Amino acid sequence: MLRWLTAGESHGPELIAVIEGMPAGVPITLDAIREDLARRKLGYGRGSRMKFEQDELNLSGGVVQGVTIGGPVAIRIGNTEWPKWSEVMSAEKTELSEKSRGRGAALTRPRPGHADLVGMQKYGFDEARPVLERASARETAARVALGAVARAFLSELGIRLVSHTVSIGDVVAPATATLPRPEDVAALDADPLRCFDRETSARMVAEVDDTKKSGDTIGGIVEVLAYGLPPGLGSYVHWDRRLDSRLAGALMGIQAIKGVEVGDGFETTKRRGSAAHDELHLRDGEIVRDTGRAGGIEGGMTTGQVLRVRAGMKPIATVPHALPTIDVATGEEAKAHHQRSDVSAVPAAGVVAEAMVALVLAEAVVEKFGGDSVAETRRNLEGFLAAIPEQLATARES
Ligand SMILES: Cc1cc2nc3c(=O)[nH]c(=O)nc-3n(C[C@H](O)[C@H](O)[C@H](O)COP(=O)(O)O)c2cc1C
Ligand SMILES: C=C(O[C@@H]1CC(C(=O)O)=C[C@@H](OP(=O)(O)O)[C@H]1O)C(=O)O
Repeated sequence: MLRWLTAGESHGPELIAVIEGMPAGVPITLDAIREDLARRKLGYGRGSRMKFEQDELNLSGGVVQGVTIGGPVAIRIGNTEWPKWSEVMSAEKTELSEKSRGRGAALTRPRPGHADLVGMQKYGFDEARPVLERASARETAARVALGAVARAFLSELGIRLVSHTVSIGDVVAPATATLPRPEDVAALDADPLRCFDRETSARMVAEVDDTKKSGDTIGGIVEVLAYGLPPGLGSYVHWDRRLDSRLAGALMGIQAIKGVEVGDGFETTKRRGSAAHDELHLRDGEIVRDTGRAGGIEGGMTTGQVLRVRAGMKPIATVPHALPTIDVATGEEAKAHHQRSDVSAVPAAGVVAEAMVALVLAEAVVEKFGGDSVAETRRNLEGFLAAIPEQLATARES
């Protein structure tokens, strides 16, 4: 069993992440986690906070001499903005000094589309600060750090992940036969929108610029691919064991994600059955599928093909051209509070989605193959593949 938790607020001292159940012997470096944290900050359209805030990373448990030792892996990400917030966000009751009064002012004009109003109703707050502190996607830094650990484990088993931006608003990358591969990650990270198609990326930049100019925000779609999966992760026997349902839950659990697709998803519903599925053929004595319409999942289980899932992000709720709301202190109509925000965080959401997929896949691998050390997991995986009868064997697409 693999389980994980995050704690911490957007302007608190730090984020804390713990993952338990990771086998021993997985190579982990601070640099590898830092690299993923840096990738999450990328993307044209991110706000000013991404420039001045650093992710201060520490590993405080579960990793010794560069490898996991089987205990919970504990990660701390310090918020370098903390000194400015130490009075407002103090765990102890603290009188605000003159310099903190502005920062600590009550946020009584909830933003439509964010968690502000319902959070106040639910938890009994009279302003939105305690709500937005935890609802903020700052928390996704902790998820990405956990995802880096999961990815290191998967990579020991030959499983590699890629994410990329498919659309920004109605600027959509053309459907191509060639999907980005793990070798393309550096090029994707170097692209302002993490888009695989150069010409589309330029149009996406223009779309973000135009959105910003009009005081607005914009969403889009990201895709995550996983290469090197064995068949049989997940299950068809119960709804909550299906890998597609677990991936959908994990992706929908990312702040601002409003839709998830597996493979061709909604497009498939427009096709006749004869053109909707991945036919099975025999080539060189092996069963092959020439298409990947199902996104590498049949019956809630991996097929051994490339896994392909998409997540759709709504536009950022903190719209600079602030939306109408109610000031809950006065009971009068007002404009929602706004200080700064991302215009678009779609490329970052791709990196977060990749982390969530890595965590779900790592959990499914541990569930199927077990192992207290990664060597044991690998032996079990290889043993499983070797035991598949010849007449049922398929290729593992890596
Ligand atoms: C990487 C990332 C960055 C985000 N940045 C912002 C932001 O700057 N401002 C904002 O209002 N929402 C931002 N969001 C979205 C909010 O966290 C989200 O709108 C909020 O949680 C409410 O959406 P929900 O109803 O899906 O939870 C971001 C989301 C992600 C994944
Ligand atoms: C801090 C991060 O994202 C934040 C997510 C976020 C939100 O409302 O979700 C709002 C913004 O924070 P602030 O209101 O302080 O500018 C983003 O910068 C981050 O991704 O590290």
